[in-house]
Amino acid sequence: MKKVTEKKVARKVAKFFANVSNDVSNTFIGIGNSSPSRFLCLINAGLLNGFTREEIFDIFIGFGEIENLVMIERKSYCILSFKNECAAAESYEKLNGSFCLKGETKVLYLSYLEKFPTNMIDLKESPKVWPSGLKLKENFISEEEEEKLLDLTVSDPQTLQLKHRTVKHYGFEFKYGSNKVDRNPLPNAIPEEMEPIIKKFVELGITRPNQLTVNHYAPGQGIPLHTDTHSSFEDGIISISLCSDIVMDFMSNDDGRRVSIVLPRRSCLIISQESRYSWSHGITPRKYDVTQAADNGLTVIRRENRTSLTFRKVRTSKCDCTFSRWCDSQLEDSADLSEKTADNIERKHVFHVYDEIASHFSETRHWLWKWEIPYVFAVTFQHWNRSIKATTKCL
Ligand SMILES: O=C(O)CCC(=O)C(=O)O
Ligand SMILES: [Fe+2]
Repeated sequence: MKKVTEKKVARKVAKFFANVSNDVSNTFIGIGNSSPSRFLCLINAGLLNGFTREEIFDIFIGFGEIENLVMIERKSYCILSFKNECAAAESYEKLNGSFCLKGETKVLYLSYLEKFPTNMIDLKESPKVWPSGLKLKENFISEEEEEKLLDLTVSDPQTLQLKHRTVKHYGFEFKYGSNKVDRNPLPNAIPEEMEPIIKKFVELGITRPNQLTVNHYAPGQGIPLHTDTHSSFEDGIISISLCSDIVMDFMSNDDGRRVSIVLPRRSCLIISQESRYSWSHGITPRKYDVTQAADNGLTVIRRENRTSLTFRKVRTSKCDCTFSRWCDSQLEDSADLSEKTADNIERKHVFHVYDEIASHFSETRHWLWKWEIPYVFAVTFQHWNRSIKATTKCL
């Protein structure tokens, strides 16, 4: 254990206190070592810097019974309470300024709290309603099937390197420039060995696919929010996750409502109806995802290399879904094309884009941006609107 001087500990704690005073008002006490209590703030170990609940429990469990641990999304600190004060005092004495965190380059800093800041519990996200038509089948494939599927898709010379991931198409190629499927069949169809897996989801009522896109994501990579082009694919899109859990984000194209869903490794996601036609889906590029732990608190899951198999059926006729406002087949046909397209494209690509950018900015920058970005982007994008009308979001 590396011991940092008391002066340095006090400096760190004071600096932290100044930064988070909005979150916790005047509940921090005992800067230095003065007023012990049962409540501890772990100043530099939280969800934002990648600590899991298990890691925090592991550090403190040896000192006594833990009563509560609150980990807050987008915060690099967390708050822990012991059942009794002795346990808190002992852990404070042993760990503060001396316990080496991951990689032994940083030490843990602690501060006592006067009371448990109950308002923090409210920062937990309440469960959200999934868009209709979205279903998740966990353990859809076995570990052996996962391995076979991987063998069928890895090290293929025809893999395409995109900015944030690599892709490979079977059956038909999806052209990311135009966001449309190329209707000339590829020489490589979906491998026959995948038939047992395809049979499983066809039995669930999904249209038999004739197109497969394999995406490989390294930790930190993702896919921008998008709606799979209506005119290119039928309803019922399947995504099978291999090798890693991941969080997929969904956003309503109509009102920007958001839902994030954990896709466990070996699960099968069915995106149909409303979730397919009028919501966007995407994966935020990051190395770990915040999610709910078994005890209902928040924790993080670290991403591994993930391969996903997206099965789709290429459309042979125009899309006639009931979500015409988002349907390129129907918008192209409609007489008031320019008006409607401009409106919808502006809503999707302008307002929701700046909304999205704003949330990313506020995750990594904790000041000013949160309120300024939407305004700045609204003004700027309105000027750009004319040229944006002709563009679609490129994957
Ligand atoms: O990786 C995934 O699960 C989704 C991929 C996807 O949405 C797509 O290729 O259109
Ligand atoms: Fe997609």
